[in-house]
Amino acid sequence: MKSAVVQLPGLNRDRDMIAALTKISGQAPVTIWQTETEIPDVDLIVIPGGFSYGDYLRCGAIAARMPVLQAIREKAEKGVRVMGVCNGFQILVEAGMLPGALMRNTSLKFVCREIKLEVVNNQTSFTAAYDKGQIIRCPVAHHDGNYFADAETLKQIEANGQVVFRYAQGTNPNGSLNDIAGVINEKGNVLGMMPHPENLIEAAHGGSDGRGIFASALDLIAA
Ligand SMILES: NC(=O)CC[C@H](N)C(=O)O
Repeated sequence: MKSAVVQLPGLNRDRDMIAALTKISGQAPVTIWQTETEIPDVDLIVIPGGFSYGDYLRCGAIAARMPVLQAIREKAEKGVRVMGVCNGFQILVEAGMLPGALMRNTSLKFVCREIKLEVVNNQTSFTAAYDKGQIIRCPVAHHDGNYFADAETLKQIEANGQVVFRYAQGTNPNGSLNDIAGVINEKGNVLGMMPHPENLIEAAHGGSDGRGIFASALDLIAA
């Protein structure tokens, strides 16, 4: 499978994401710049983390209005897999491609530490490598990761299995409703998550619990 990584001014996890995809798939992803309106033919588009456009206005708000996001939306509508990590998640929410909103952490502090994630739904293209209910380690680094959705939306996404990851008990770093750490769209091809699986894929990182997300999204899991 071919993948692409979006690069925008202010993003800073693009190199980590490129390294993770290259190591896991054996093939370097193509990169996509903010002004691009023609996305190359790929199976997976990843929007990495960072501080796009300096987090001005709201995290992800400016990026969501760039031409490249419209092009990504069109690809997603055709079924291409799209994954947003941290700022990438915020961008997908701002673009209306995922439900809810990401607000300031309840601590009002930037939180950078390892948390534990529960794989709530393993029946997705991004989580097939895991068992349902499996607890994995994953680092977080953000100040606006507090997931919010109105009561009706929350009920719907919970009932539809769109809550893919939850912070495991006692590790919610930001006050997210229902401990939500990652959600998927109704169609099942757009995933957003606040934690950074690209930073836990090999022994040099101290573990490889994040690897399964990329292996799943790239269809590298043996059936
Ligand atoms: N690591 C990130 O992607 C950070 C996202 C965003 N700038 C925040 O702090 O919430």
